[in-house]
Amino acid sequence: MINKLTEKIRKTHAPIVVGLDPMLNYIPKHIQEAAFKACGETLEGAAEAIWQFNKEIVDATYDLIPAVKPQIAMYEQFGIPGLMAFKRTVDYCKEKDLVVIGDIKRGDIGSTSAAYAAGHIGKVQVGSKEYAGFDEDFVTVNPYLGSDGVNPFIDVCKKEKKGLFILVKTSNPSSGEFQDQLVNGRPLYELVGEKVAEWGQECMGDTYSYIGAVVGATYPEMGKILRRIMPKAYILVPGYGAQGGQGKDLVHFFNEDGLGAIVNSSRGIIAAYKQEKYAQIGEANFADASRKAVEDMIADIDGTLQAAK
Ligand SMILES: O=C(O)c1cc(=O)[nH]c(=O)n1[C@@H]1O[C@H](COP(=O)(O)O)[C@@H](O)[C@H]1O
Repeated sequence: MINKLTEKIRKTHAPIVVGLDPMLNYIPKHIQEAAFKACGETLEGAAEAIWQFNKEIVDATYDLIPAVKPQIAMYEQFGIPGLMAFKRTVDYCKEKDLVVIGDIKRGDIGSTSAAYAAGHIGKVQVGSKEYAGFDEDFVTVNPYLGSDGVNPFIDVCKKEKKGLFILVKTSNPSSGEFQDQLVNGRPLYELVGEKVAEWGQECMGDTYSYIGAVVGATYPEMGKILRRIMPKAYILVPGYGAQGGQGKDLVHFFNEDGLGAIVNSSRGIIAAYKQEKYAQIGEANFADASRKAVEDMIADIDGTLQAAK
């Protein structure tokens, strides 16, 4: 799957991910009203609204982008109907030949991680049969429990040719509270980065490992150091747009081959119609605003990479 991701990034010239984080208050009124008319103001109605919203955004952007990242929390909050909308979104994006990064941020003791891995990127055995539950291409993993919490995910990746993005330095304001703590004089995120590089060595695709890392756009200096520590890891870079990250912050997340990083924007794309910049496109044409925001994001990142050459 890392080869497919790399190839699609090369083809689209767009090292970006559209984050499908559909909060109800981002969903235009006309979609909510139609969903509530069909299913009532219920969890089913909310799930129908997020599915219709996602579908229009995917239809408007899939030809420009290599990948999407549905964030499972935004679906889980609507219970079982929400999870069904998550699965429907995953399947639809795969039909559109997009690489799907399930943002699930899991990680537990070994046996529990094995179940998470089976459910999201692997297969589960039921009697004589095997089933893929959610079937994403990549998932995000929290490494806080150590190797035995991560290895079950790696084992499934090896078997299924799928991939991981492991949290190394997250984009949020409090990420330094634990991640920047010095251990033998070195910040914890560097040690986790070294571990990601080590895990990734035995999981190489053609040029990059299928064990990647998450490093926030909001910490560009740390991104520069981590890029050197994990030269073969793809870095998923959230924090662009709504959290303040800009193209100019991103150059050091990339390798000299122009690859090695994929930048996520969720609210900045899916709720673009709410921004002043795209307001004239109008709420009814929200998906056109998302397409324009994707084009602008690609131009911003490409401009930065060209200027750095
Ligand atoms: O793993 C992630 O994707 C992630 C890691 C991180 O450090 N920061 C971060 O914002 N994210 C996710 O990236 C998305 C960011 O959303 P926006 O801020 O709306 O672009 C959300 O789905 C977050 O859960």
